[in-house]
Amino acid sequence: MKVLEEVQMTQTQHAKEYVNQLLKTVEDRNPNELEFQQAVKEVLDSLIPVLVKNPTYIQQGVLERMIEPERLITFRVPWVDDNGKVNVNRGFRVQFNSALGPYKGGLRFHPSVNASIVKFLGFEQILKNSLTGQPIGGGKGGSDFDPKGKSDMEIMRFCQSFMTELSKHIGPDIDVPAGDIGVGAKEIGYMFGQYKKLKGAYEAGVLTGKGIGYGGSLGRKEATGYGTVYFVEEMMKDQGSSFDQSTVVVSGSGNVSIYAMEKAIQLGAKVVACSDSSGYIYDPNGINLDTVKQLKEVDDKRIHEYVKEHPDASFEIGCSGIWSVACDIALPCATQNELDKEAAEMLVSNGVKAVGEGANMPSTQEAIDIFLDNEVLFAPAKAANAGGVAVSALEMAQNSTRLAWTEEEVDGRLHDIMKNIYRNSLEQSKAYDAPGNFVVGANIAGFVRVADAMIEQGII
Ligand SMILES: NC(=O)C1=CN([C@@H]2O[C@H](COP(=O)(O)OP(=O)(O)OC[C@H]3O[C@@H](n4cnc5c(N)ncnc54)[C@H](O)[C@@H]3O)[C@@H](O)[C@H]2O)C=CC1
Ligand SMILES: O=C(O)CCC(=O)C(=O)O
Repeated sequence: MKVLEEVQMTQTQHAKEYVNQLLKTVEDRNPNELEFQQAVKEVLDSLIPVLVKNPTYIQQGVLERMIEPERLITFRVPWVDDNGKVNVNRGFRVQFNSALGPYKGGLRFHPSVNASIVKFLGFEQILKNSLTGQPIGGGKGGSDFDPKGKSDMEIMRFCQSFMTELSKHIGPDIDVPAGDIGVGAKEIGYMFGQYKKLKGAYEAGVLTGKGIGYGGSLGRKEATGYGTVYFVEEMMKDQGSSFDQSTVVVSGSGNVSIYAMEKAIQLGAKVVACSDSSGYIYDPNGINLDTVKQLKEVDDKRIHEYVKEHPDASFEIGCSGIWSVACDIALPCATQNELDKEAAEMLVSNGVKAVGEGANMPSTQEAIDIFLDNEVLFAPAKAANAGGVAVSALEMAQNSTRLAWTEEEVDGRLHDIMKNIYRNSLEQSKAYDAPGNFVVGANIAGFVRVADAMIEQGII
């Protein structure tokens, strides 16, 4: 017995050293790419027990290959603004891993976009897409273009220029982009139009998140937010609780936030706060979602306008203050690293029971540790927000069969996919001695499917 324990300890030590060496390589090869380093570290640390159990993954160099993108494309995006001035932005597409299918992942238009941001998002996308069980590889892209304050015509000219270059690298069986921060149905429409014109062919499955009238899927707009709530609902059900009568705080007020709020409200919760990059609103009567939708989906206005129509509500400048609002369930749905150690401590001291990440990597590692140490149910982004890309893959399926499913059909499939992700992550967390730790469970469940496919396809 003692000998066996000693052997296991040596193997664990060996795997830890191997992972530390890989992390050092990631730092050396990608200096200053802090978000990418953070995303890789979280995954690699949680994979140590899998490496101990399956040394083939080390022998086959699976991790060395997985942390290096198959391709990173960077390009110039020139466009002319309404004053006739020439502007130049930078475009990116990272085609990270194609073991499971065509590269798949969104495009982000935000001034903060750089190689580190697209690589962290692309790396996470590999494992997230694997978790859905669908045939999609991992990719991501975007530009440092800021759509805020731009006219429709400026956005159109930018999207056309962006697609003129991107079109050389994508296709329904190659790489299928979609939306993310700053990219919604409008931008996807402009990019789709340009792709069609350049190719002279109607390849509906080249982009997802399209308008419903020309190949988009019912339920895609709602999918990420609904999916996040479905995952948290499963976690809570297992603990004998639910959204019903719960108080919920949701950061952001974009696509993911709005539909997370909608589903939480449908399940009987009271959502009391949401935000945008200027600050947050608190409404003790429960957020009126129609007002938020009008402000954000129609009028393109700032969130503080909400209090004009709802005098009991208040607005506070600054985003991080939202985590001081007491709640049972917190859903960070805005952006990366928006929830830090102090925010996590505040949530815990106010009695939070569950946290579900609608955004990508919204919690810092310190914040995650605080949630886990305090037995807060924690749904990590890769698992909790996989519903968006899952319905994108359903959109691809509809496009290739030239069929359009009903909203009920799509939502039913989304619900099943989220339940499966929950079950698989839970099972893996148990199999690797970390029951209920969904960070470990989701990383392992996502990794094993990609790793096995990579081994079966040879060293490429
Ligand atoms: N759209 C999708 O289907 C998916 C999106 N995600 C992730 O969800 C997050 C949100 O994306 P979307 O809703 O699509 O973008 P969006 O552009 O529709 O909305 C982003 C929202 O976050 C707000 N925001 C930005 N920085 C903020 C900050 N520091 N504090 C508070 N609010 C802030 C913006 O004002 C806006 O309301 C991102 O992390 C994205 O990568 C993840 C999976 C799928
Ligand atoms: O729908 C997609 O393809 C991409 C969704 C996405 O970007 C994400 O899951 O972060």
